[in-house]
Amino acid sequence: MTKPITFVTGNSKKLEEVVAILGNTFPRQIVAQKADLPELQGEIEEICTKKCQEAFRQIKGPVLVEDTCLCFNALKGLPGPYIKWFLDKLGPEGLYRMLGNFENKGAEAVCTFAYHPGNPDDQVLLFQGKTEGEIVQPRGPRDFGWDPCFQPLGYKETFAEMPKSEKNKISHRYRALDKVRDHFLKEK
Ligand SMILES: O=c1[nH]c(=O)c2ncn([C@@H]3O[C@H](COP(=O)(O)OP(=O)(O)OP(=O)(O)O)[C@@H](O)[C@H]3O)c2[nH]1
Ligand SMILES: [Mg+2]
Repeated sequence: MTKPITFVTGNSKKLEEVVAILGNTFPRQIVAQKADLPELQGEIEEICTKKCQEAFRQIKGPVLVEDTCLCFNALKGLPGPYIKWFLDKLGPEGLYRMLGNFENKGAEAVCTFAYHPGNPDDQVLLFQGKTEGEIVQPRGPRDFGWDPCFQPLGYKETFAEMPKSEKNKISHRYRALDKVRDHFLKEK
C-alpha cells in the first residue's frame, strides 16, 4: 500500500491553508507532523532541498516541507527566505517602513514545496508558486504573518482583508500546491 506523506511544519497557519486548498482533491493521504526544521542560509532551492532531506532523516518515509519567501523588488529579492526573522522583529508596519525610501513597493510572495519520496536514493522534487503584489500600510486581521501588508496585484484588499477562500484561490501557496497536486495525479 502507498505510504502516507508526512507534511512537516512548525506553522499551524500554513497547515490550515494546505488542508483548505487541497480539500479532498489530493490523491495521497497527508498527515501533519509539527517540527521546527533547521533552515540553512542560501538560495531558496537549496534551503528547501536541505530542509526536506532533514525531514526525511527524521521521518524515514515520504515527506513534504514548504518554505515561504517574501521578496521586495527594491531590495533585489531580500528579505526573501529570511522574512520570518524580519517579520518577528519589525512586524508588518516595520516591513512597510523598510521600503519608505523606495518608490518601488513591488514584492513577490514565493512558496516552494519540497517532496522526498521516502527511499534513501530518491531525489528531492521542488514545486514553486508565486504571487506578485505590493507592500502597503498594514490593513486587516493580524492572525497570519505579513498578510496585512501584502496586497496582490490587481486587488484592493490585502491578503489579510480577503476572505480566506479568496486568498486560497490566488496565493503563492495555492499556485505551488496546484503543481504538487498535478504531480501526484500524474503519478496515479
Ligand atoms: O502573511 C503570511 N502569509 C503567508 O501566506 C505566509 N506563509 C508563510 N508566512 C510567514 O513567512 C515566514 C516564512 O518562513 P518559513 O517558510 O520558514 O515558515 P515557518 O518557519 O513559520 O514554518 P516551517 O518552516 O516550519 O514550515 C514565517 O514567518 C511565516 O509565518 C506567511 N505569512
Ligand atoms: Mg521555517
